[in-house]
Amino acid sequence: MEAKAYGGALGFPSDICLNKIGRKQSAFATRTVYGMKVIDLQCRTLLTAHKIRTFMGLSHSCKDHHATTFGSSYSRASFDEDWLLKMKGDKISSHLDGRSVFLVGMMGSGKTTVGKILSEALGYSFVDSDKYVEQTIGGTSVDHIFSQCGENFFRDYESEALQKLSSMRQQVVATGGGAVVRPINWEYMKQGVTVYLDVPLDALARRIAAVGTESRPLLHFDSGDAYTKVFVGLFTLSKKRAQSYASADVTVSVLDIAAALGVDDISDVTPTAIAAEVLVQVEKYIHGNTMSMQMFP
Ligand SMILES: Nc1ncnc2c1ncn2[C@@H]1O[C@H](COP(=O)(O)OP(=O)(O)O)[C@@H](O)[C@H]1O
Ligand SMILES: O=C(O)C1=C[C@@H](OP(=O)(O)O)[C@@H](O)[C@H](O)C1
Repeated sequence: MEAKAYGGALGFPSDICLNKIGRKQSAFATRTVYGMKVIDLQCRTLLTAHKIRTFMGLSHSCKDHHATTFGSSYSRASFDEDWLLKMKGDKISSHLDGRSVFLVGMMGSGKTTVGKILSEALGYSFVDSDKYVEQTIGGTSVDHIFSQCGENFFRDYESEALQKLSSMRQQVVATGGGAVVRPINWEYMKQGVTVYLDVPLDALARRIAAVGTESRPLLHFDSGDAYTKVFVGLFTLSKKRAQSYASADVTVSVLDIAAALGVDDISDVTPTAIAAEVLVQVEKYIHGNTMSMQMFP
């Protein structure tokens, strides 16, 4: 396949590639192109690509796609990840037979970020259910809907959105974090495969505190320590929702991915690695279902 077909990182500026592979930018910010830090980064990146390949169960050798010389560019390894993901995505896509994928999980768990990557890998469209609701209500933001009309009003539109989206095929849907609380929504989402992104609250609080809570009305706060307030808000919500998230067909745990990749800090687990694990788990789920259908015809 040609490089452009993957929508990959070839030709992207190196900083974007760094973002894509999710390394901590600060650690590599002051680098010289042919210096040691570049070599260190590329070694780590190739290692990660190798681990992801093993992790995804891809036996195909993609030696030719690896950077053959260190210090040439960052984009190769990132391209490698994209390429592996696309390979796996093509395979799973044929097994999914058009069924959509619904991502559920707490606010900030990466449903939108991972969902976009996943949709590219599967050759599916990406839909954010919050955006869908906003468009239905004439472009009004979720935050505005909550403050002007209340949460129930939003939830009604959210259910309507999920009902509509469940009748469509070949879509990766990033749902809102609270979509799981209404049982009727599960009936809609179960038309496809549901995937729970399980991310520790501490990481969620750090992510949300970093970007602010403007677009997340259930976590609004006026002043004080952003991290603590977000953490407490998330903790309360997650206790109420834990059982609902457990209803998903597939759970993808970022802690498990970190352990499998041998990284200590879960902020080193990239959205691409998470998307890869989603594909692996969805494949297992489909395979399991096919096996039980064969066993109990
Ligand atoms: N694997 C990840 N590692 C680090 N940051 C992430 C990761 N996934 C998402 N983020 C960041 O977390 C924030 C929330 O992600 P988002 O995809 O919008 O979550 P959700 O759609 O579940 O609310 C964004 O700023 C995003 O860039
Ligand atoms: O958890 C929730 O109840 C909500 C999550 C938000 O979506 P994200 O999970 O995409 O942030 C959005 O639907 C709304 O603010 C309510």
